[in-house]
Amino acid sequence: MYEKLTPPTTGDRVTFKNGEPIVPDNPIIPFIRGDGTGVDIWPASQKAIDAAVEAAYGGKRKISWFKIYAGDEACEEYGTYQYLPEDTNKAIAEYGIAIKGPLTTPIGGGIRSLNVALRQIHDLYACVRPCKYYPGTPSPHKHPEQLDVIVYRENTEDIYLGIEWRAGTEICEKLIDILNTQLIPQTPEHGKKQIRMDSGIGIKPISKTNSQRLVRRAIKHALRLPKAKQMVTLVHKGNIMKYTEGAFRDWGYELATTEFRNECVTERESWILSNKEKNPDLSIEENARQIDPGYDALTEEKRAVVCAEVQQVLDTIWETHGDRKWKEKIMVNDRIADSIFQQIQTRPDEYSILATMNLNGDYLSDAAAAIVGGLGMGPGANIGDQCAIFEATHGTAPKHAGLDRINPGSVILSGVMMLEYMGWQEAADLIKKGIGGAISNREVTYDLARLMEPPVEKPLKCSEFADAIIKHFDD
Ligand SMILES: NC(=O)C1=CN([C@@H]2O[C@H](COP(=O)(O)OP(=O)(O)OC[C@H]3O[C@@H](n4cnc5c(N)ncnc54)[C@H](OP(=O)(O)O)[C@@H]3O)[C@@H](O)[C@H]2O)C=CC1
Ligand SMILES: O=C(O)CCC(=O)C(=O)O
Ligand SMILES: [Mg+2]
Repeated sequence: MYEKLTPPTTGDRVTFKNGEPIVPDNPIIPFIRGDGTGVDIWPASQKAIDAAVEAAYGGKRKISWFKIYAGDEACEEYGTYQYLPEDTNKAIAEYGIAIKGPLTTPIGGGIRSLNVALRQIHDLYACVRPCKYYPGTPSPHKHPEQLDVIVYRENTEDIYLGIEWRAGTEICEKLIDILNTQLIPQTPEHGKKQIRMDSGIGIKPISKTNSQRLVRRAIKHALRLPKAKQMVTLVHKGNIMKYTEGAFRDWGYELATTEFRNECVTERESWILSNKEKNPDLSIEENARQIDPGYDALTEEKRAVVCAEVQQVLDTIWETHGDRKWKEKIMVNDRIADSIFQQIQTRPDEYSILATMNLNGDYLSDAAAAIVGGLGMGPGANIGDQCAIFEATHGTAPKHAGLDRINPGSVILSGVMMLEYMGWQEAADLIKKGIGGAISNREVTYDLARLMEPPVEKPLKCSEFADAIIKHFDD
């Protein structure tokens, strides 16, 4: 059935029901070692995960690891340019849960990202990246403990669909010509705009289906969080990219206020309801003035729109959400992408789940990870309805490859996410305890060592960090 793979002889398959995994006590879990620092990180990660499972379940539960190939290692095994063999995708589809190290993507040409390809092939539409502070972790931020967000990034479309054409190619010039001579002139709002002939062209598709399934998952996640963290922020650059990023925001709100009407309140709705709660006799117009500070400068037509919004909110949800009932609901708001980058630094505790499109989420997850200790502390998961692949936020960090010095924390924490997804919470908790213990005892790799006050003079190796985590299971 496989060309070159041999699955473990012991262990059972994970299956899925209604989008959730059903995990046997001895699941077969495929893993991809990864390129670059993957050679250092994977053995350390596997050791920490296995030790936690053994310590938590004393042999009753055990992972049967199944080595599969992607990236440079796949080319060695399967031949030149076989970066993502059919075997690998078959194994992931068959066994349902996999974990991987980072894979290299060349810049400006060459193969397209294998990481992105895996997400698209297996329809892993939600990239989930928690950014949470471990006490004692050094950070460039004054109050890293105030940040506790989860980036929920759409994982299958946006410019990551990879439909683009190189400048100067025949098809690119043909496309520009059609746009300049036929399509742009037919769209009055584009006026006399023209695209330069020496441009490269990329396509940015943002669909209602994919936007809403991402936001749906984000809201369902928010429902499982403690009350104070039940908030979903739609991140977008919809002021500039109105029909892609702006549409993402609108589709997000539409979903929240239809499918989750009883569970959600939007930020603007909460202002309207709260204004009326403070003053039950408030007129519609005065309420509109209070939610839109620039109200009096608006045209009559725009003022009518705001008044209609106020009226509509009071007519439709006052009964269900008014009288402070909205305070028990999930707050759904939106922020423009550039502003959220400063907001997570200046007002970190005001955010919880950040629902984003693909590119914004890619940028934002690195930035948020930096606040809580850097890319060595940034785990992630790519989740679909039939499959999930766990991987760190960082890449292959090539300058550190093979030196046994890189921080394996992000892949180990991705393993924690995997264990939690499997329902193996006791093992996940042991690793979290071990990481906390190692960090607070200043037993850390170079990246955290250099930031600590005073700096740690002899940082641990990558492999030693795994041992330190295991040692602190018993703290
Ligand atoms: N999902 C994936 O597999 C991803 C793959 N990539 C790919 O990885 C390659 C390299 O990308 P690059 O832009 O250099 O980004 P990387 O994330 O690989 O590394 C950038 C820098 O981040 C720090 N860093 C990364 N990982 C760790 C870690 N585990 N512990 C501590 N610090 C870490 C290092 O900083 P310092 O040297 O200052 O300590 C490193 O030099 C590219 O081909 C890219 O496409 C990128 C992102 C995700
Ligand atoms: O696939 C890659 O090479 C980079 C992807 C990336 O940066 C990410 O998913 O965070
Ligand atoms: Mg990235």
